[in-house]
Amino acid sequence: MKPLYSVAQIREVERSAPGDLMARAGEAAARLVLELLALRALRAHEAKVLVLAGPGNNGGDAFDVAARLAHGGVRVTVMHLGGSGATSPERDRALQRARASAAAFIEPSPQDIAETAWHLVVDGLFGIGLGRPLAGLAAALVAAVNALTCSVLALDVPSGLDGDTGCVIGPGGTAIEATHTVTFIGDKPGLHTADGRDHAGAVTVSALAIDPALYPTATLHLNEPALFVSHLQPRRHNSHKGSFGNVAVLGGAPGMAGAPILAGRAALHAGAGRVYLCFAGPPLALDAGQPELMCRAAQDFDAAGAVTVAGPGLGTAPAAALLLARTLAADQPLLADADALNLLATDAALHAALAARTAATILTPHPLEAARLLATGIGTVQSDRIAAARGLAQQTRAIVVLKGSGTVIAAPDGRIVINPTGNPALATAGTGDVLAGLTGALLAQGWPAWEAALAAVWLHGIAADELVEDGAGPIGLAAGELIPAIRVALNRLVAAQARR
Ligand SMILES: NC(=O)C1=CN([C@@H]2O[C@H](COP(=O)(O)OP(=O)(O)OC[C@H]3O[C@@H](n4cnc5c(N)ncnc54)[C@H](OP(=O)(O)O)[C@@H]3O)[C@@H](O)[C@H]2O)[C@H](O)CC1
Ligand SMILES: [K+]
Repeated sequence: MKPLYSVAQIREVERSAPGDLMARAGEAAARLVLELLALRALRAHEAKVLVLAGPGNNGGDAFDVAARLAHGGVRVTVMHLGGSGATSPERDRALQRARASAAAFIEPSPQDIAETAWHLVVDGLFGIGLGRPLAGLAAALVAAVNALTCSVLALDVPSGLDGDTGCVIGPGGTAIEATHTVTFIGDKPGLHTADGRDHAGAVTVSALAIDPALYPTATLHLNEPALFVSHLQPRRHNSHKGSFGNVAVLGGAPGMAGAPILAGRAALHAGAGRVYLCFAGPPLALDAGQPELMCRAAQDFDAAGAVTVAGPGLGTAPAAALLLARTLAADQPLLADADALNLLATDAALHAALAARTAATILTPHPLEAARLLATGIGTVQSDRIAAARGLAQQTRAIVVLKGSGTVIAAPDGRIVINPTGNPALATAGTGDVLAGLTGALLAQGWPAWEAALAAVWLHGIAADELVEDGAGPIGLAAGELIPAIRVALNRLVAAQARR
């Protein structure tokens, strides 16, 4: 399991943990610096490393790193951004160690940052104690570092980033854009959602050898196959299409046939036995590109026994609302996306019907759809994605997949999982339809709603990651290209599970 801890929880652990945590933090970070330099075939004495040290204990970590690197022969320059507040004894000791080392202390200067050929920068300006937006010299130093092209290792959290929400602390704040972050004591949700992935880079967790018994029970986790592989089902020879469930995609208002087609094709390639495209408007005769999909007029289709994926191109006309009402009342497993969510946000009767359901229900809003459902603004949703997803899950008693960088999956019981796969290639029309169809296919194959959501989001992202690695993005990836890549990723997971 990969737990995520809030800043408050980290503070609790920090307070109860014995020993010199700052020295352990410095040791872990210095080791990572040497690894990063070695990756560039740089020997210690060849490397020019800038260490930025702030006024608090994050700065104390930085002093400890500087002393260790200097003792190891690295050419270290320290810029110390002092403060007016009192410092801690461990920070004072770390400063003394740095002063006693060969590290060179110079005045903090954005110009010196810009004009020197650094091999690596260590960001120890601010950590989880940052309480207000960066401004003045601190902001200028951050801007100068962000303009560099060398590796930047953030200590604990990138300076300026909120460790809980992944937002840049504002208003009007700024934050370090690190290539790597070594985070101490425990991983933090803000490194993996909202702006977190853009600012943290590759995250390494260093527990500082703290006794696991000192940690609280985690309710937040990072998504990974271990959370859902037990539901992967290698296929028995003695099976037939009925063994793998039916998916009914409810959508396709006039002029919007593409969305249900993408959802249907995704459901088919993710293993559903039968897939029906149920059109709110006049049905297509067939999807010529995928004749396996069965096209029907929604009002004539009995979806009993099927998992419904409601929303792709559904539109918000009164006829669409009636179709959704019928689906909600049928109390069959349901995924609601796109216009189904927009109808739920504006129609109190539909919203009540949703909350009255007992069958598996998954909602897959993007931030604006979530804002509508929560009757709030998109800025509020994005300022605390975890709170928004958790609140919507509790309000609707459904599993909520709040899409975006670091998709947040929330259960009504408070469980939260943040997904680490995916990339900007997914920011294109139709990828939501693909995710909806994929998730519906797993539900149709008997997956519990929670694990179906976790697996679908993870597979959707890993498919995009592999397509980008093959050069097919992130610019210009088309949603339909995800579908075969998802199928490969799913079958690879099944094969690996079968070998265990
Ligand atoms: N304590 C331990 O044993 C360990 C701590 N770890 C590291 O410590 C940081 C958290 O340290 P903390 O001192 O709580 O906070 P920071 O270093 O993040 O910085 C807070 C100081 O910065 C000042 N501040 C806050 N906002 C601003 C700002 N916008 N501009 C300038 N200065 C700012 C603040 O002063 P106040 O006026 O707000 O009081 C503080 O002086 C943690 O992240 C770890 O890196 C070790 O990892 C583990 C052991
Ligand atoms: K930092």
